[in-house]
Amino acid sequence: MSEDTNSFITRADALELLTSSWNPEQEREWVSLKDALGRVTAKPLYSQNTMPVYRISQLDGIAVRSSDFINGVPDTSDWVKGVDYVQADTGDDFPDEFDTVIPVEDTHYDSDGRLGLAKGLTLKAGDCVGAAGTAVRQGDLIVDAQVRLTPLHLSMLALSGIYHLEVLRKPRVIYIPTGSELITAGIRPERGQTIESNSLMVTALLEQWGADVTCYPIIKDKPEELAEALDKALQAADLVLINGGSSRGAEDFNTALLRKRADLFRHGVRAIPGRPVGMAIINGKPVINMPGPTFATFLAMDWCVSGLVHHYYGLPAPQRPKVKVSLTKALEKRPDYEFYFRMMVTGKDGGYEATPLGWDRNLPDSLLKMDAILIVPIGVSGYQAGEEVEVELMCGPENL
Ligand SMILES: Nc1nc2c(c(=O)[nH]1)N[C@H]1C(S)=C(S)[C@@H](COP(=O)(O)OP(=O)(O)OC[C@H]3O[C@@H](n4cnc5c(N)ncnc54)[C@H](O)[C@@H]3O)O[C@H]1N2
Ligand code: MOO
Repeated sequence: MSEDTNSFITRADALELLTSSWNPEQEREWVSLKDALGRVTAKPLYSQNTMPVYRISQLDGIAVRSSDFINGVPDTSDWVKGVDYVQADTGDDFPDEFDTVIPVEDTHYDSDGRLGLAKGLTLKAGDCVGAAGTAVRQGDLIVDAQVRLTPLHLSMLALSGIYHLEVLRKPRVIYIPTGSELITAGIRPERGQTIESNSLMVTALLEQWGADVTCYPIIKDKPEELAEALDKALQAADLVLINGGSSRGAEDFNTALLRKRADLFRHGVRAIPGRPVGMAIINGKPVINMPGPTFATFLAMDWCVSGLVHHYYGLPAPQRPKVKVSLTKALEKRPDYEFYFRMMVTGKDGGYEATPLGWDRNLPDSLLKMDAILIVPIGVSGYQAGEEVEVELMCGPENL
């Protein structure tokens, strides 16, 4: 193990090495606004429209002439709708001869429909009227370049008259599941077989980050088939992910393959689980060999692949919210590695307490009950029960 410790690098150093060695070309493409959610803008977008075009009422009410109010509130009992005033509800434009809006709360009508106004009403010209351009003006910057579009961006772009826009092409990621024991999900496993389940998680995460994902069929642990799949993937992808075969088993061929083909190759990070990750740059493209166990794959996706996809876009990788918790149990670890602990978190006395999910739990139990991850850094050998630490939440605090 001491050999591992000396040669394995930290996750931060590994990601820095990969991102500084990868300069992806940012191609652009046009999309229509309805397909633009989550896309990243290629250039700044400016409003084509001025809104309101002329003016609008800011409230539900009636539009009047302010000149009729110079000497106070007039007698309106003989006012005629359409002549002396008009209906002007929120967002309505109204004829030029009126200039001021009185909210409906300050108006009343008698049984004959005659208008009355609140006593003591004061108004000045332009009250409750939104002028041209108060919502947006032609030429206003709506969204800068390299921004991931949210639902609110979409409505502001529509308001601004932008229906087609240039975005960064999604990075093309090819995922290659490897392992002679793997079978496609949907088939009942027999002895010696394992269901290839990681591709669903990997695809979902990549789509969430804005990548275009292609999953290859399962590749058997045969060096020539693995090499062929890698070559094919490198021709089409910006980023290649190989899953499984990253460690020391008799059929773990991927490390040797990447070492042979790579311009830059590192094997292993000082983090558990997930340490035997392989990281290569081949033909200028990152190729990541993620360890096969699901949590190890998830963690490689989380710190490494997320970092790379966001690097492609020039965006910071998203971070999980953190909360302070008090530990219900002591934790021990080796100090020369960073450790990830899966934690259950519950509210207590206005704060939170957290319990590690034991390694003895089965897979769904340990992965799906994980409310938070505790990352214990290199140099620390554990914590006492009752100690306060910071965890990264996997769910919203409303679910704790
Ligand atoms: N003698 C040693 N053995 C192992 C070491 C070590 O240092 N010395 N490291 C262990 C660690 S840590 C990890 S993590 C794993 C890494 O495994 P591999 O990346 O080599 O993956 P495989 O051996 O191919 O598979 C492991 C496990 O994961 C399942 N798997 C693989 N791909 C998928 C997939 N797409 N979907 C679902 N499950 C998958 C596979 O069937 C195996 O059960 O090595 C340890 N061993
Ligand atoms: O790195 Mo492994 O089993 O510790 O996931």
